[in-house]
Amino acid sequence: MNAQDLNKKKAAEFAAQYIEEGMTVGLGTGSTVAFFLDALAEKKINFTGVTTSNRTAARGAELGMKIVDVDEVDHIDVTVDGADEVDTYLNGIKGGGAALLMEKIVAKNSTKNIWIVDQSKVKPVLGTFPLPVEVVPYGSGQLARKFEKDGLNPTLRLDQEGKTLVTDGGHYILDLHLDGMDSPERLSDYLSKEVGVVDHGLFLNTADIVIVGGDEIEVKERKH
Ligand SMILES: O=C[C@H](O)[C@H](O)[C@H](O)COP(=O)(O)O
Repeated sequence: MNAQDLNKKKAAEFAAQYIEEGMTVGLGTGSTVAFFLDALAEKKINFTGVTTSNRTAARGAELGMKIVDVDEVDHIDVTVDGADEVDTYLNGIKGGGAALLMEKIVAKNSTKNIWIVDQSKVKPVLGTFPLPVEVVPYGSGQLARKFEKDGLNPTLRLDQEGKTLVTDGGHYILDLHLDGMDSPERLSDYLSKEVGVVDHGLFLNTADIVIVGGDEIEVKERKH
């Protein structure tokens, strides 16, 4: 296992201690969450899982977890998810694995959100990682041209076979190559107002706790 994966695994295993018997748990998506699912399965406790992608739902079922639909629960105690970038305010970019929409819905409905990342993802400013924007297929070419005109350098995300990637929700993803951003709030507002944008990968004021895996584990908490 390379050093980055080892750090992802450390953060994921540390996060398992936040999950207690009987909780309803939001299960994120990605390679870091994959380690978390394994660690959670090893705890052998009863909990109800709400998933954020078909991938996580399939893996959860494989591990024998009780998985229910987000609309079947009246609350989610805690969600554990990965992130592609996290800044000093604990804002982040998510959606590198194309799961941002369901992740945001589950996050918004969670009492507590914990992110697990390796240390390479902690950045002073967001935007080195391309910002995913989930868009309705109809008119997505027009939207891409508008983003281009506005200097946001969009590229249409392709799958491993080189075909247009389709998300679990049936949408496309435009990745914005920004090289940093002055104001994540302003960009978030701009994107949210564009017709055809379903949602975007800026997760602002969402994470309560970020667990950073490195030589040591660092636990960062949002000051409310
Ligand atoms: O869409 C995917 C999610 O937002 C992931 O949590 C994020 O991309 C981090 O993934 P990984 O843990 O594989 O680096």
